[in-house]
Amino acid sequence: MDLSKLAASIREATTIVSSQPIDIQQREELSRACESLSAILEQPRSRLEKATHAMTPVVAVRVAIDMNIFNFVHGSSKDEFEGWEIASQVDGDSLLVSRILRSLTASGIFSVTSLGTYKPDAVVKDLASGGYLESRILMNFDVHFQIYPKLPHYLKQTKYASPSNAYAGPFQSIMGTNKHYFDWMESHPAQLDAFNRTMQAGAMRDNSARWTQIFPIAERLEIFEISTGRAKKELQFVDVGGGIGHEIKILLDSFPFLRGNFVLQDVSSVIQAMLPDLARPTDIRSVQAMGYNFFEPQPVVGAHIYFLGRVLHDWPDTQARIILQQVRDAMDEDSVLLIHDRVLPDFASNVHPTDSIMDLNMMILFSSLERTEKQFRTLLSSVGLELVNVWRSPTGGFHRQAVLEAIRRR
Ligand SMILES: C[S@@+](CC[C@H](N)C(=O)[O-])C[C@H]1O[C@@H](n2cnc3c(N)ncnc32)[C@H](O)[C@@H]1O
Repeated sequence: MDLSKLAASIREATTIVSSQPIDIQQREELSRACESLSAILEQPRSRLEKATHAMTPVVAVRVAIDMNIFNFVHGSSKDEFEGWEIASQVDGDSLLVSRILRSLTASGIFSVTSLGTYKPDAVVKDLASGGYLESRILMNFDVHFQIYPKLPHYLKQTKYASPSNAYAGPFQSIMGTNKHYFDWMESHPAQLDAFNRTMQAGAMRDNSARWTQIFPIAERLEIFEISTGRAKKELQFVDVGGGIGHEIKILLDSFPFLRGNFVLQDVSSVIQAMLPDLARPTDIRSVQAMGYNFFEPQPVVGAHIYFLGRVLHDWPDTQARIILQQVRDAMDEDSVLLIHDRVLPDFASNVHPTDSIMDLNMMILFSSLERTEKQFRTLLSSVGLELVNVWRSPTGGFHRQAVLEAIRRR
């Protein structure tokens, strides 16, 4: 193949893609293709070299958040700004503002027009107060970026044993606390808020990773659908550790004719922030917010579906077993447990960078891990649960998000 022609076609593709609207699915498909190509072209050396500088642009974004650059630009009705105009409206002297704007431009957050004005990308909405990226960046700066630089020293001290104590691991040692991350957040409300918003956005943003698109809901829940006229029964659905209710919302938005009771369980400080539109009952369904500690006996017995979304990866096996035991004890022969988590390959294989990053994030925060299918099977089996299906995204999925379906062992 003529590689110069291929390069010309790729350049042409860039022009085409930038001049026409593309939907989320197409964007993802194209991104995956480009990622595979650049993974081959980019040598590990240059990728690592780039990674050593990865912090710098994010620091500039954090500074810009604090200087109110995104709030100003997002709150304005204009779509282009002179540099002096931004400098006059935000915190900071004009030289610093221009240096930060240069970095933001290099990151693609602004582009500079032929007239020399700054044109913000739509992403400023996510970086302004209350935005998804703002919450993620605040969360990372206040926790992850505090821990990671000290992790090599911590692991050396612990003789390179993979952390497995939920209450005495890298988080506690490096952050100087004896609290579990979730308990620590209760006395750090800004962190708790950033965490909840990040979880919500993570669940709602990535279409391919939504559990409702991985598990065959329409087929399984047809008998509870009012629109098919078959809703003889009411669905009993329990979302254990469901955060502020975003997973239930995804389910109800995708299947508005489901008849049933939906129970949202989480610790009380989180439940209090339940998404307001869930609280309004309709003719066919109600959502109940329930403060509940998932290490205690499950109060809702015999529900059709128990759902654990991104909960088990927060806990090492000892605690994960207790959480599962509580669900198992509440299940009857018709109950199904759905676990939505990343499920890594059993054997060494090419791993998506996000999956490996998340695995290490689980280690530093919780002394836990992202599990392989085999590790899940063993874990479930150890508490009398049988893994009957592993559902994966039909589009191949950007990450290795899956829905594991388990029943009580007969
Ligand atoms: C990673 S978040 C997942 C939230 C949601 N299920 C999702 O998929 O986005 C884990 C949730 O577990 C909750 N949690 C932690 N400890 C808990 C406990 N002991 N009992 C109940 N919920 C708990 C946290 O408050 C948090 O909302």
